[in-house]
Amino acid sequence: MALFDKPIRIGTRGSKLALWQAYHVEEKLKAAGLETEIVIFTTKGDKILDVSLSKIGSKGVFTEELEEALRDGGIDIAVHSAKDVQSSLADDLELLAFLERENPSDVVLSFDPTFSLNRENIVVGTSSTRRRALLKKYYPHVKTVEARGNLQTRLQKMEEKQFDGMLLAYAGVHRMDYVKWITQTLSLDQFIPAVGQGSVAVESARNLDVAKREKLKAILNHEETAYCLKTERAFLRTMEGGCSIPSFALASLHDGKISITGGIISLDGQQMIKETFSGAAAEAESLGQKLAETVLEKGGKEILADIRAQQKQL
Ligand SMILES: NCc1[nH]cc(CCC(=O)O)c1CC(=O)O
Repeated sequence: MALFDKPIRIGTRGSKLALWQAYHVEEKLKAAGLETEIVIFTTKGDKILDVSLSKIGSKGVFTEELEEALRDGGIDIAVHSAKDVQSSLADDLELLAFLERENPSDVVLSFDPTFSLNRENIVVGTSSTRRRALLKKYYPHVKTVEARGNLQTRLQKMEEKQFDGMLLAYAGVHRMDYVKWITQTLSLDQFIPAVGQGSVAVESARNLDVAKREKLKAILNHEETAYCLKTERAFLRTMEGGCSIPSFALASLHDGKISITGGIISLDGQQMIKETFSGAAAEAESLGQKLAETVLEKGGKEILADIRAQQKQL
């Protein structure tokens, strides 16, 4: 007899990356003996492809429709790239589980296997303000252009020679099976990732049946990753960032101790505030918060205000 009376309904966006993540979750649930069903949603963020994310205002554009379905019980869980989940959820929703994080690095992709950021006269596509600012700091000779759209669209743009290479998260590249086009892996000391990069988050409504909640969490949650993500997300929440702000943070957990390095960089790459804190895993949230408060105090506040002023003019 099945454990629950109906299959677990997994909500996801329809992009290839989102579907990979949803199938990944589905496989884990099936392996544990659960029945599943995938429900595909088209979100506002999927429909508006021609406007830069920093212009639409990124808040919830990829999650709204899924969250409505969580609330009304149309789906049991929603699967997201952890990086794309807003730092604050509504009170009636929660992140039930974080899947084990894979390599959180940024990588360079190109159809020219000899391509490198050290080359002169190159154009690199990216849609992330963090990556663009870090490129300006560490590879100032590189010209950057906006490259929005899903990963397939961006590859198409590179095929059309709109740029010679592009910067992406290893995780997405791996999930899409594009590892063969990686020409360079950027150092985690310089290119500190966006909060959550490399992990998959599972969201649910707080009114989800308790037995279901506990079972799903037991199957899906990777505890070490969850502690790290909790720390990083507390940092992001305190920074009041959102994904159009070039903030970054990466936490790790060793022997019950969390270490987190994070900060913010100005859009032109000229100023960067970066700090590291360590503490007990039990204090994950306060550690992330302390990191953000310190970064803000040490000049992050001014950088943020500058960025907000510049983005308003766009
Ligand atoms: N913002 C888009 C997005 N959201 C999640 C990933 C990849 C997977 C991940 O970072 O965990 C990507 C693409 C990218 O940043 O290259």
